[in-house]
Amino acid sequence: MSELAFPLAAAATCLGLSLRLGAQSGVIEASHSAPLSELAARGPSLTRRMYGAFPFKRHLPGWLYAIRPEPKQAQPPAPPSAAEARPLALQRLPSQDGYARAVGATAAQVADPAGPLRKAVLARALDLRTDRALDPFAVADRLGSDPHVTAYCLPLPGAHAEPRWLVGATPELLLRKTGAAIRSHPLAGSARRREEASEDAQAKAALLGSEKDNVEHRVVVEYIHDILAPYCATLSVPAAPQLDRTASMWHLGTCIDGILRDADTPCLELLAALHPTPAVAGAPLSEALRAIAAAEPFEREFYAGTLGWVDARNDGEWHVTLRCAMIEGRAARLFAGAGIVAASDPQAEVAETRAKFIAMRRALGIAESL
Ligand SMILES: C=C(O[C@H]1C=CC=C(C(=O)O)[C@@H]1O)C(=O)O
Repeated sequence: MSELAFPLAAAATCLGLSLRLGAQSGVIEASHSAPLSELAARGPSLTRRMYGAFPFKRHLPGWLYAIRPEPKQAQPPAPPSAAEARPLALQRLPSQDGYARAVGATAAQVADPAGPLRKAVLARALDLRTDRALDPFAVADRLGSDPHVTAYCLPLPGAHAEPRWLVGATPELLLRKTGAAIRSHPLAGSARRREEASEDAQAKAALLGSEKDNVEHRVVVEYIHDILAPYCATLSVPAAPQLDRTASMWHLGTCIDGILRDADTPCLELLAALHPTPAVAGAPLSEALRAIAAAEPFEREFYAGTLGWVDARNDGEWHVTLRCAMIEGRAARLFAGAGIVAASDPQAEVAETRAKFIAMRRALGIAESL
């Protein structure tokens, strides 16, 4: 893939639009669309840095964009104002009861010693309608005021003339590659943060000691270790997880560092091998994908995919596409999921997913009551 062509007419809908990923932002000058697995197999040689996103389903095409960097205005994010879109209605997919039933059925499947499933991550969605068009960059700005996340906002060609926007703030690093050095920092196992300091410390300690959350976490760490080990001369995996935070959540996290045998291993090959990990899918992968398809009455699309950049030196940084919404005009679809193991309690998983919506609800100005 040299200087990039536009394989689909729809790609033109994103040219000239801005994108943002953490501190980097720019105007899209060129784009390329392909499934991650195809790009990995082709071993693309890039002439410049490309930013992009790939969907949860790895056979579906994602997007890579070349941008002309533009400085981000250093303005503090403003709360939603009267001039901005106001939430009108919210629909849950499935209902909270429906989600709880799916969690119960999946936990029973994992608990069955005769079955292969060890973990599945089940998500639910919120469909929001607003009184006027949403401003995706204002939403990303608000999300980015949390220093523990990488906020993002990028356009995706839609079926219509207008693009859709993938907006969110992820706390999870899937893969960073700098020369021969690689890092993955998976998260799995969660607790809602509390306003009051002693309650927050209690929530954190309970998470660290929770057998159910540690089981959920270990599945992810083992998976990533097993995928990366054949590529690595050294790979270090701490024996126990640490606690990572966002403004609204505690997570169990493990920082996995490796040195590649061959520094020229394509960044996208490693990414394609890793994605999707059991932080968003489950284990074994094919059984988890079946459980997800049976439980979720919507398409994940880019939620639980991966987004980031890769450059001409074959370095890159890719995040798990979490805590996000797809925004299109006056509509937004928000996503949140939770890892289900044998000990998962359906109502606790409803509450955990509710907590994972908090950041996006605040950024969109959606009241808890809606
Ligand atoms: C699937 C999500 O979170 C993942 C990342 C951190 C903790 C998770 C958990 O505790 O279940 C999930 O694996 C989500 O936010 O939608």
